Amino acid sequence: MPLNTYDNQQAGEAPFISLKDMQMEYQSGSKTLRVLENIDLDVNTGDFICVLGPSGCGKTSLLRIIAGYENATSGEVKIDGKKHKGPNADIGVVFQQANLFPWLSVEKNIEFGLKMKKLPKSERKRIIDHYINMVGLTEFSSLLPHELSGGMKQRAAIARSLATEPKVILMDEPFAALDSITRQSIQEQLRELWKQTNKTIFFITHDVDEAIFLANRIITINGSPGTVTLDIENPLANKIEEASDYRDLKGYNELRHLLINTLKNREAPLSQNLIKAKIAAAE
Ligand SMILES: Nc1ncnc2c1ncn2[C@@H]1O[C@H](COP(=O)(O)OP(=O)(O)OP(=O)(O)O)[C@@H](O)[C@H]1O
Repeated sequence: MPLNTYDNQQAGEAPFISLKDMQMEYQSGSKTLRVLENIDLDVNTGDFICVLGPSGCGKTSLLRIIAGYENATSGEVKIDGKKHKGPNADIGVVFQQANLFPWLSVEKNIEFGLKMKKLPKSERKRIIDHYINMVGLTEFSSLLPHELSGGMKQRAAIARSLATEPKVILMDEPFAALDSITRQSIQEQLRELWKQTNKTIFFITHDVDEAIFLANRIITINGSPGTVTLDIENPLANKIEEASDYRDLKGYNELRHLLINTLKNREAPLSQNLIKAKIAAAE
């Protein structure tokens, strides 16, 4: 039985994304593969949710449903209170590979979505300059994607996604291909950017530490078919300053063990209060 311990009422407004008793099945020839079941999930404006789960549990399927690329087999999927009908400008997506247009410079890549929105040139320039500066690529704006490092490409992809001002950004293991130093630096930048913009971010990762550093709310998905097994506020969210220092924080080991044990199905999910008490007891 899935347990959602996160208190959705605390945000005080209707969730921007709402999934109720959602199921997802794929057809392969005569076979039906059920990949997600009993998914109840509300994403509130300003949440930075990290989704953890073993390979194949349905994380990307869930993201693709929220993005509007796939239709759930049953259940309810609402975006901003309305039935989800397909991809829309309120939802931006960043994948593991940056997927920049290889023939366009960084600024032209960012401009692409703004042209689609039919914004005038002066407005496009203002927005491009703002987001290129935010991700620290001002000096590199005229370079083509193949002239950028992996981290720079991902920052350009994030800027491109932010520039169209989606209300939610969905990120599917966006830093998985980066080396650890670049990854740490880009994690810090994303966290800072979230604080500055108060964007809603839904971020898939395999990395427990990445989730603890980035999220204000952590969700685990387990099993086959996958279902939500834990949905908690990150008790360390406001205590972390830099990506390098949080492993020394009191309560970190307890939280990490709780998440890993839940992912391995070794520990029954705990209530939010019990989790807080457990972390507090370690301090
Ligand atoms: N379009 C599809 N058609 C048929 N089966 C699919 C399709 N997409 C995904 N699947 C299957 O659904 C299951 C869940 O896949 P999904 O990519 O959602 O998992 P995941 O948790 O994101 O995995 P990973 O962490 O390895 O990326 C897998 O068994 C996969 O083979």
